[in-house]
Amino acid sequence: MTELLNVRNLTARHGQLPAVREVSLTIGRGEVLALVGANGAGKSTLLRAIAGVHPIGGGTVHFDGSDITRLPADRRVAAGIALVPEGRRLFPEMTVEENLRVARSRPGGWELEMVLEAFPMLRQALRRRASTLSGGEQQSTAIARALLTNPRLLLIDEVSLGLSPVATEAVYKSLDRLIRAGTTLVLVEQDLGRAMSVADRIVCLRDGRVALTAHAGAVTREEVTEAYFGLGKPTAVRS
Ligand SMILES: Nc1ncnc2c1ncn2[C@@H]1O[C@H](COP(=O)(O)OP(=O)(O)OP(=O)(O)O)[C@@H](O)[C@H]1O
Repeated sequence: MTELLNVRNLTARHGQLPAVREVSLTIGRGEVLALVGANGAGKSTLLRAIAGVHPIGGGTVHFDGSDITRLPADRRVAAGIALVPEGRRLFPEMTVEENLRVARSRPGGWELEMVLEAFPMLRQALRRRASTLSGGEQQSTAIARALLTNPRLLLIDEVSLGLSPVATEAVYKSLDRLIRAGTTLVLVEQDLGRAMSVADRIVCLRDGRVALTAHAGAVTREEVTEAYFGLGKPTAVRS
């Protein structure tokens, strides 16, 4: 699998607090990577630093072989990195269709009709204002909007947070379609079982550091949980 993203010794701070500490990871083209870890482990900050919306304090980020460490966020979107942030950040007074149409498109396969095929629930909701949407519809709109930028790398923070089980199921059904279409994905997912079933690889952060990286099929839920909470095991790296 050829490498799409290479993060080396990345550090990112909130004021004096180092939220991400010397994190190194790689993501291959077409790979699905789940980023897990307890509250405050640094998952959101890491995604935001990769997307260029949080300053990088040290280390490097290479995307498709180019050094993008100092590239501003808009140029990273243009290069093909899209972030679906925690909280989704839709325009509440605009309709779903308007929210989708604000995405500036890179040339590529995803246009509105294809996105609606991947997210069928949005077809009925196109004329509704975003403020009236359910959590699942909001998350689908936010992911659909990111897709319309035709990303080569899609970063989704807290996929299922605040969603009902039915809505979570629907969003993951759509994500399955994206995965089958070859989209490279990084997901932050608090539901460990879900993360392990959808991802090729799991990276667990603890206190801003990588506590475990493993192929999803080569690690047990118990091992990930131990890394998650730091239950006495040294840092594990498996691939
Ligand atoms: N805006 C902020 N100002 C100050 N500190 C922050 C801010 N956002 C996050 N932090 C701190 O940075 C660390 C990492 O937070 P981050 O949100 O990246 O973790 P997370 O793994 O995504 O957790 P969560 O699941 O709670 O979002 C935590 O200690 C958190 O308290």
